[in-house]
Amino acid sequence: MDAMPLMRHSSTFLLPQSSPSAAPTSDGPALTYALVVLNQRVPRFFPLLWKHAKLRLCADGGANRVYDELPEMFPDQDPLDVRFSYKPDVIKGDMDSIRDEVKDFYINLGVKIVDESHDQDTTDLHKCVSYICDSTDGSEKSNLCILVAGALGGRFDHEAGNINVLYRFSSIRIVLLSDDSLIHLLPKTHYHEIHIQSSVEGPHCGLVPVGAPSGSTTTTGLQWDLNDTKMSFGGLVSTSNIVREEKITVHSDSDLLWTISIRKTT
Ligand SMILES: Nc1ncnc2c1ncn2[C@@H]1O[C@H](COP(=O)(O)OP(=O)(O)OP(=O)(O)O)[C@@H](O)[C@H]1O
Ligand SMILES: Cc1ncc(C[n+]2csc(CCO)c2C)c(N)n1
Repeated sequence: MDAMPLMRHSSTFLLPQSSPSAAPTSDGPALTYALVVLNQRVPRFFPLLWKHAKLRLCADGGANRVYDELPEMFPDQDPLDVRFSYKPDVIKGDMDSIRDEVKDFYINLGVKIVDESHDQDTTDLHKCVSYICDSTDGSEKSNLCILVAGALGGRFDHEAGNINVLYRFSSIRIVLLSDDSLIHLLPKTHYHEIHIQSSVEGPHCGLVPVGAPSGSTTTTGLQWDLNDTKMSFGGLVSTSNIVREEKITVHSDSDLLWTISIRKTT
């Protein structure tokens, strides 16, 4: 149990890049971020996520959101200038939601469009995550972190599909985001340290055994810590918990979802 490798997590992508705490520290590794924009209202801190990302993808109708909502976020600027500055690298999906005018606009800007309308068995988010993994070298995958904007709230079938992507790519760091909260997977292969960025996240949090029950989970740093505790749907799941310390530790025999609230001031 003690030989288990440590995985550190820290939501520094919610801080401005110039912020000292956004730089790599003992809080967590220096990560390379990719961003996937889904077809839901973009979060208010979207420009921050965009700046952190080295690769930016829109999942099908996510392109409509960048096209429509970014100019609304910067009402004092010319909409065209805003669209030029927020030009995605790739638009990928089954292309049944992107509007023709939006598709044509980005084709003219040279954006790569990957039409996978033949695949009706995987979601547009899944298709985008596959693209990012395929374009990342094996040695760089451990430093990759995929931020997913617009993944929570909205239609529950889509939310469940988005959570399933965390499990299907369980060796890749993926963070699902909305305006209100974030979710990521804590794989059972690791012992976890979560460094709380208390200026932008918390205090509400949860540990949820979505994929399978947990026979034993132990935590430190929470108001209601678990101590060799069983969790399952139909039994206990840790929701409405509160972070009490700057560092949370989690040790579990099952994959767990970690979720934490995002502060309104972000
Ligand atoms: N209401 C929502 N809540 C959560 N995620 C969403 C929602 N709507 C879309 N998404 C995410 O954005 C991605 C792209 O959305 P888009 O509307 O283009 O998908 P779609 O497959 O055409 O959806 P539909 O099931 O409506 O045909 C989806 O794969 C999903 O991950
Ligand atoms: C059992 C099963 N349930 C639902 C779908 C439908 N579906 C799942 S992902 C997707 C693509 C959405 O862009 C669609 C249409 C399926 N294929 N198989």
